[in-house]
Amino acid sequence: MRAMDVTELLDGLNPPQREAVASPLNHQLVLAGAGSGKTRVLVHRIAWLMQIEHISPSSIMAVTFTNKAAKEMRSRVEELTGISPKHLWIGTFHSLAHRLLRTHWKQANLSENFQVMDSDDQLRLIKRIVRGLNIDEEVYQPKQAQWYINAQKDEGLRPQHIQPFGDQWAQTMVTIYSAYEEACQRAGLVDFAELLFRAHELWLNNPSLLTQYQQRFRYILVDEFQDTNTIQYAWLRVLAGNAIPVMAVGDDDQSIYGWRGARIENIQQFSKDFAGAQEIKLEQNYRSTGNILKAANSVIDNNPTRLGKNLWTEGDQGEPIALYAAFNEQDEARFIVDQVESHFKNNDRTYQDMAVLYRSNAQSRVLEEAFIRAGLPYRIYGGQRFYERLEIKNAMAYLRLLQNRHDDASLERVINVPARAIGEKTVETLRQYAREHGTSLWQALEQAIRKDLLAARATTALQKFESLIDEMEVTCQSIELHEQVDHVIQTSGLIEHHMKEKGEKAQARIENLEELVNAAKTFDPDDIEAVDENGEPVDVEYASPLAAFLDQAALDAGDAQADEFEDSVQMMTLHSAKGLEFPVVFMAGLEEGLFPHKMSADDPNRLEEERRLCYVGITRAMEKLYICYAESRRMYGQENFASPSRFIREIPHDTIEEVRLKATVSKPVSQQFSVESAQEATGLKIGQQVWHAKFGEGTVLDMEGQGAQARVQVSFDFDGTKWLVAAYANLRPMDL
Ligand SMILES: Nc1ncnc2c1ncn2[C@@H]1O[C@H](COP(=O)(O)OP(=O)(O)OP(=O)(O)O)[C@@H](O)[C@H]1O
Ligand SMILES: [Mg+2]
Repeated sequence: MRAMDVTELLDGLNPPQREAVASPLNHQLVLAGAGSGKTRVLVHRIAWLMQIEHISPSSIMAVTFTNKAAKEMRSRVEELTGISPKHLWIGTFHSLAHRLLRTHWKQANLSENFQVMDSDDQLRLIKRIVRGLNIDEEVYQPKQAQWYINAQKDEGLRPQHIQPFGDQWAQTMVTIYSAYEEACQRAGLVDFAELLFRAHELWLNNPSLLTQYQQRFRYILVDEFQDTNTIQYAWLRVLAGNAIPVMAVGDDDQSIYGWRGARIENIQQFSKDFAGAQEIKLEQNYRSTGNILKAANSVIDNNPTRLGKNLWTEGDQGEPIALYAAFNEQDEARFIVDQVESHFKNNDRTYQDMAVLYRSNAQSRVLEEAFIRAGLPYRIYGGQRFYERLEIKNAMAYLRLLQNRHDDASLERVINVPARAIGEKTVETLRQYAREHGTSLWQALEQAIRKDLLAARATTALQKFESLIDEMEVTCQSIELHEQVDHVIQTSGLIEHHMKEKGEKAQARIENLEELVNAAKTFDPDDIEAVDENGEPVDVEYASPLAAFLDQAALDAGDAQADEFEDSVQMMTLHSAKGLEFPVVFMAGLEEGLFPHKMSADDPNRLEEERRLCYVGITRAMEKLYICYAESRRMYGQENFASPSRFIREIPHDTIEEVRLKATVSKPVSQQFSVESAQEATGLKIGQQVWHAKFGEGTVLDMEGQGAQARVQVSFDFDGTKWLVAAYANLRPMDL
């Protein structure tokens, strides 16, 4: 063990941080903006408790937002103290609850070998229950029941606590909830929401056990406190009681999980419930440059309901924020790839210094493809790569079947997805037939129908499936590739199937499926790089565009993601970027409708949450921030002309520098508006002298677009050549 004194522990902390770390063992609420050292305070506080207060690691509980963050925290504590924090209780609410239930399964009224179910398992079980109860699945959709059950659990409600009165829908939901609960109990199954709920009940039903833990823990710390939900807060509250001091660390401006039940109000509640809590504000930001911070502050300032704080930095202004207006999503991806390459080549950055953040998972496909094409290593953090996602695999399986009926894996995958009454027993019969006769499953299916090997109901279901696939193939012969993909996801019922699911995940799945149509639209078989055995490029003749498309997708999917330790660019959604920091950050897709998301634009509360998400994004950047938007984007299955996100307009102009590269894409015909229409929109002519408030005098070189999209290229006498959106640039003609 390394000897360590007080000064060493407090070194590298500012006065309010020190106050938080070195204060007596009271309740504390550290409420502070992004990058102000909240997590750092939490880590130092743990070290302080161990080193100075001599509290054993096994008497300290720390709650983090991800298991990865817990791992990092553990190693930081070890680094600081030289003591192995192996026995520290550290993890997410879920992992800590799980640990408790494993130890006290009996008191929690669980079976010793209880199994944790993920959300797919949970849905499957609910489906079986709904069917078993003879409830109409169309009216009372299993996905909705799942959402309902989890929401009740998050609020701490068992079926007997709910009184639906006359409401038929709610009554049925309670019936399903009840039956589901019985089934779980019988089978020893526990879902994610149940982990938290059970752990809460464990305290309530076993006072002596609770006392035991209250005596054991001397201190509890919670990071990212603003995103706790009702049951998590209740669990913490009961455990702490009047016995254990709690340090809660958070930022109301970074509450981004309201849609999943998180309650910002828990922050105010904390001061009431944990009497005498010492409130500490941290205002100095150590993460970002002046420009980045100014942008973040000014965006979040537009939220009316804030607890209000200010962030400042002693650091430099730093470089301006680069704003890139891309022609479309392809151009955006190419721009990001170019910048990543140039940072890397100039030796100023490693790949892992750089992160690409986006609002919606579906955006990753185009970015991934651009990275793969450029041969740049990347990782998708906290998510799956596009072609590995469930809904995409389903759609691809249908397409593969059209191409090759004997692809057994694909057939197995989709024969009953969406559900079409082809049960496991029927499929097993087909498997058996195929095994015995050495045929493919498809052939087995044909034989089963022809030879009447199955019950009438099963045969009818199989017949329907057979003609569905056959019909798809016929239709697809006479339409374009992207229409084929669209036809397949529609007629297979996949879109509808996922539409029935509720919530953010369903939305993401639909978006991904539509994104697959876009992938087909922009697909060019000439992009496929095939090589012969000597590594020389060869031209491949494909039987059809679909065959080429499937090949490309298989290549993309098979291209192993850079492993965890390889130097690679991090790609992730804005949500999963919480708590992290990177020297260089790209925020992609800042367009109205995408970010803020179209689902949130009309609801003031949700819009505020989107803005907090933007604040989270901006504040991930330490030194250089790029913000990109595409003037046209194929998204949600169609091409949209979007206007730049309102969040861009909320960033002060003097922190931004617009980047305009020479056009590198050949624009689709639909975008090639004549200069005439641009002239009409801007009231300017090529060659005209103009004046701009910031850049001064210049000459109009070119223009494009129409209406609000019209842009003008101006060569400024002192500031070089720039493309400006006419509607914003406010160019004044000088030769009038
Ligand atoms: N007093 C300090 N001196 C130097 N660097 C500091 C100090 N406090 C924090 N930092 C550094 O500033 C960065 C941000 O700190 P940290 O991640 O703890 O902030 P945070 O408030 O938890 O941010 P977020 O809200 O994004 O979770 C880290 O790199 C951290 O090491
Ligand atoms: Mg933090």
